[in-house]
Amino acid sequence: MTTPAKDRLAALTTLYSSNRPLIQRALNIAFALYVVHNTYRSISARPARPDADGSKGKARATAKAGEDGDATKKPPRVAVDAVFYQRLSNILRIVIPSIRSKEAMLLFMHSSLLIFRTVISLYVAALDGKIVASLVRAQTFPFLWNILKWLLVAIPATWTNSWLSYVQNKLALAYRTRLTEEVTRQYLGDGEETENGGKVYYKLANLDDRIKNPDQMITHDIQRFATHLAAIYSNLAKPVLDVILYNYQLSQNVGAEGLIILSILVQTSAAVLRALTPPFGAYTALSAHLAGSLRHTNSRLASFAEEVAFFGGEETEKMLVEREYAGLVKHENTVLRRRWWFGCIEEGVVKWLWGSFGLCICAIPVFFRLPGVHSLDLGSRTEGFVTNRRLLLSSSDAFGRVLYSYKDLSELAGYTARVSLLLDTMADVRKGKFDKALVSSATTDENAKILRGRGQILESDEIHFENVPIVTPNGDVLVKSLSFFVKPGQHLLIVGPNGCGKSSLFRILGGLWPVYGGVVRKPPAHQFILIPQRPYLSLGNLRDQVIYPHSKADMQARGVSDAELLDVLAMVHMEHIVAREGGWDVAREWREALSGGDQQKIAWARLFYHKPKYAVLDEATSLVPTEMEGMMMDHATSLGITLLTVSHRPSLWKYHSMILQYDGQGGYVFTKLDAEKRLALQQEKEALESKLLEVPKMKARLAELRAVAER
Ligand SMILES: Nc1ncnc2c1ncn2[C@@H]1O[C@H](COP(=O)(O)OP(=O)(O)OP(=O)(O)O)[C@@H](O)[C@H]1O
Repeated sequence: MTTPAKDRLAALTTLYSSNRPLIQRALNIAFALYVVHNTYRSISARPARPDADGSKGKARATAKAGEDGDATKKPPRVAVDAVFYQRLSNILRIVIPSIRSKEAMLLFMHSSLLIFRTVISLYVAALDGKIVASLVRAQTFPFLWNILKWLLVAIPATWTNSWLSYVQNKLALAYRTRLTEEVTRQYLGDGEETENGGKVYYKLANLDDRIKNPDQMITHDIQRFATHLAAIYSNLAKPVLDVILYNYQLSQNVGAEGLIILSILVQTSAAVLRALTPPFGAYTALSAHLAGSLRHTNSRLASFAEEVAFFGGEETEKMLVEREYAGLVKHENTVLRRRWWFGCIEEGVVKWLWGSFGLCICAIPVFFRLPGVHSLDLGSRTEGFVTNRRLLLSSSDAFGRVLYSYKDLSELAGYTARVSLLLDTMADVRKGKFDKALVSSATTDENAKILRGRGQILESDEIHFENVPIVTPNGDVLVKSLSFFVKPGQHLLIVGPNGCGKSSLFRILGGLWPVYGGVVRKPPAHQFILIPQRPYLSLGNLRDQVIYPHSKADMQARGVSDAELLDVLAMVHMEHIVAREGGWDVAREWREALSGGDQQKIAWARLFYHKPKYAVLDEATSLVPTEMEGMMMDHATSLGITLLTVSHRPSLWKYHSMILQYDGQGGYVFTKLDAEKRLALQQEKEALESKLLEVPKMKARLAELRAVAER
């Protein structure tokens, strides 16, 4: 090197030494900004790449219709991208409704505890160094004094750790509660009777294909989401804070220059690691989806156990359960394999490679004379080494966690996608927007026109349908335009072949299916009661079955006593079951405890208790004796209940004054019902039919007789 060059270098070194405190500060600030920026970049929205999760489209599909419809359909696209942040911010508005909410307070408490814990860790790192230095220097009193400090600091340290996990779990529970409340409110309604917006639990299952297992989403997925959300805060905020504080402290000891070099090396390897990270978010969403399908298949089997048992359908059911399980296990195995190799690479880089970088950093003050730092004795060097090493370990652990947080974030993205699919679908359903696979006939011009239309629903004392099409949820137009009316006191009989749309009419009347055209005039839904062939029996005691959906308090508010309820049961000859089952307050699985006929009678007792304006009877007497049926119809009439009856039994005709008869081809007749005349015609028809059956036999006999006569 030439002399002027040497001089220039010497001048530069002197300038650097004299300005080093300033340079150090600048480097420290730059480092802190860099960490924050880098963390922001790693968690901030990425544009959705065509294959953002790297799974070659395997677990991906747009968050459109039909994704959850069956196991072969794909769950919504999952990546830590703008869509995820949009979804998360929508859910955050639900779980942290305001800055003064309990959740915000818990979050504040959590943050304070996290900072406090880092401060304690810094103190412990320094104390550790001092203890070892006093050991190396063989100083008894400082050693004992430092040990005492060590024991004292353990008190706030353990206290903080316990508090942290307590507050984090409380936060998860609070998030879960908020979300569950919101979802339940939307799912089961908020008490107001909205004709179009309510009954989401029905519409989700029947009118929309997107969600197959809301039960799993409401229970399992919300819980996992809440736990991940509560954890992500400490997994992200705390390590970022730690990296900054530990590194600041470290830069004081070893100089910011070494730290910057270390950061460059660490960042490069971290970028490689991140590029190799498998799409854990998509895996989580797919796992939840497959677990939901398996659960659904099992719960169906439990619900239809009797039917399956009578058919001997065990093999088929086993095949279905095994198929779902095999799909789940295959996916879990793939995830396990990927976690395994990723775990190896991750530990190799984070623990071993970064560990060696760290040791080199710790060696800087030992092997190099830092400008402005005096040469140190053995004790001070040991103290520095122990403190720096502890700080480095904590810092690399914190940095590792920032890196892992991407994995946590991906998993959170998976649960966020599930929860928002539930919320979005419910919101759509409440607005009357459904996503369902339509039958092919739905695309024909005439049917498509009907499906695009919307009818009117008006409140009235009587039921009046004017030109209302009967359309199934999958777009099958059963009747193009139906008109009929039911006046109070004029019972209506509805007949027709199977699948022609008799029950569908009630679904429109009950506000379950949309009205695609015309005008429906009807009383509000609470003035109807439906008795289907297999009535609904709720969870609860015997009284609850009779008064459903009332509670005991509602019953008392109505001024009805248990003795009066017994009279209601006596009307259907069921009073003996109160004693038989052990009283009104005994709870059972009533579907199993009562026979089919008894279940129908309980449903009739429920009708007599509620005394609604209208009752919809859908084969409601199919399992009770004919004489009982007549008595129940008469009693209903005497209570002023107007009946809309679907029944194949001619014995019921005489109780009705009007008839709506479907022909099964989309046509119908609505007219007065003259039961006697109709019965006489029916009998004549049956007599002729049985005579016609005899004709072939008579012809054969005639042929025989002719043959004999000709011999
Ligand atoms: N949730 C649903 N989604 C799609 N289609 C449905 C749904 N419920 C009923 N359907 C269809 O609507 C049509 C009419 O059904 P509906 O229950 O009204 O028949 P029905 O006349 O009462 O017959 P049955 O006498 O056999 O009870 C059937 O083809 C049925 O498959």
